[in-house]
Amino acid sequence: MEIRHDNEYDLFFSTVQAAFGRYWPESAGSGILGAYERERSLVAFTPDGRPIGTAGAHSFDLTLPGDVVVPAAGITAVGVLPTHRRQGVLRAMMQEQLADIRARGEFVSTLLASEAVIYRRFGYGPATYTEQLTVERHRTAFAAPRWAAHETGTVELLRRADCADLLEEIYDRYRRTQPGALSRPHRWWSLGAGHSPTSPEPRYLAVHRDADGVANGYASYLVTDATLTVDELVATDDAAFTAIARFLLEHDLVKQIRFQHLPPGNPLRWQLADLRAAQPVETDWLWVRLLDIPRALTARGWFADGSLVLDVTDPFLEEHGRYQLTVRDGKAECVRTDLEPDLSLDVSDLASVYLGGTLPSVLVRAGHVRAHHGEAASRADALFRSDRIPHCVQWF
Ligand SMILES: CC(=O)SCCNC(=O)CCNC(=O)[C@H](O)C(C)(C)COP(=O)(O)OP(=O)(O)OC[C@H]1O[C@@H](n2cnc3c(N)ncnc32)[C@H](O)[C@@H]1OP(=O)(O)O
Repeated sequence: MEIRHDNEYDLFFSTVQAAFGRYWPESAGSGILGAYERERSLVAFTPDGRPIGTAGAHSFDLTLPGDVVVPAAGITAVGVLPTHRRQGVLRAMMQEQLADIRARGEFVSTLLASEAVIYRRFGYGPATYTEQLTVERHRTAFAAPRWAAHETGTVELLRRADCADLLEEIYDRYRRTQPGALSRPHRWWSLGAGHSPTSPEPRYLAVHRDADGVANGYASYLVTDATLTVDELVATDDAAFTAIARFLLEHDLVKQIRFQHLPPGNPLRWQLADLRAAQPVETDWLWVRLLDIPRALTARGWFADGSLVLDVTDPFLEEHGRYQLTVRDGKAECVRTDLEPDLSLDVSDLASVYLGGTLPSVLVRAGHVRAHHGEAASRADALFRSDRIPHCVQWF
């Protein structure tokens, strides 16, 4: 088998399509898939030159806790032909790809996993979660809030063709302070703004402006079979979030409103008069892989002082390191140490707690992480917490 960077777009996409057994018309080059970066695409070939596997990558910026933005790979379009599976093709591509990511100077990689059983062995761990919330239309009355600020903004419906620049600007402001959010290349907006990546119908776009006329939130949605589906609701503050949610919930001629992607911990259920009118379903979303632990841990912002010794194993890259993490005044130091560890963990578990979306103590209780004394888990919980719950709405 040979793995090489291959810029041949049609070859890459015909192989991806065959691996998934699907046909996406966008892959002809005009749709959202056209935003892929060809120079980062890997293709695996048989010795006689036939393509059998693919792994693509985007160059994103990822927001870490503390409004820190760092370069991150976004792995995508991973597939192996059904005729060549379970023979190590993905393993070989992952090895090549992680080496390439390191060589580019990126210390974190991300992906959305088609199946949760695939990527842990390669060092990825689930790091953000997302909530689908469905509300019955006849139960959308809002509770009378006691302290909420008076809403003075406006919601306007815009055509997709008229607002790509505006959405891009709102999204960019939002993602810079939202841990777990990824940048979207300009190309993505001109190709895909307001479109669902997985269905071809155009979306409607509701844009919120504050009392000064500044656009600070939007939602893209579509009504089908009496269900109003909100692909994404992006807002830079709670007033914009609430105004847009209320606008969507009050839509006529629908039986239910389904928000596909809300951040865990969002206030919407509490804003309804009937707490049970909305039933949340949570799933994992962004998976993260760390490639340089000291760099990763010193890059993010921290919100409690403290110290931990972490003994981290990385079986896939055959690496092992013991690190002392010391946080003071929001900044971390991370150095190699021989001190006794507080926690022993796999690099995929460190990735899961990295953005503050997974509690280390849950991984201890699950038996994934080993705590060496009674206080270790609660100290790690306090240390790794983020200022905001991480969330990612990007599909890639
Ligand atoms: C970021 C993304 O793009 S997500 C999309 C991933 N792609 C898909 O889901 C498309 C359909 N599936 C496929 O194309 C293939 O099954 C892949 C890419 C998931 C796996 O490719 P393969 O070449 O078969 O994987 P490979 O043989 O290298 O397997 C490596 C290990 O992962 C395991 N593994 C791989 N895929 C799976 C799976 N779907 N379920 C369970 N285990 C799996 C293998 O058993 C093997 O385990 P081992 O190391 O203990 O022996």
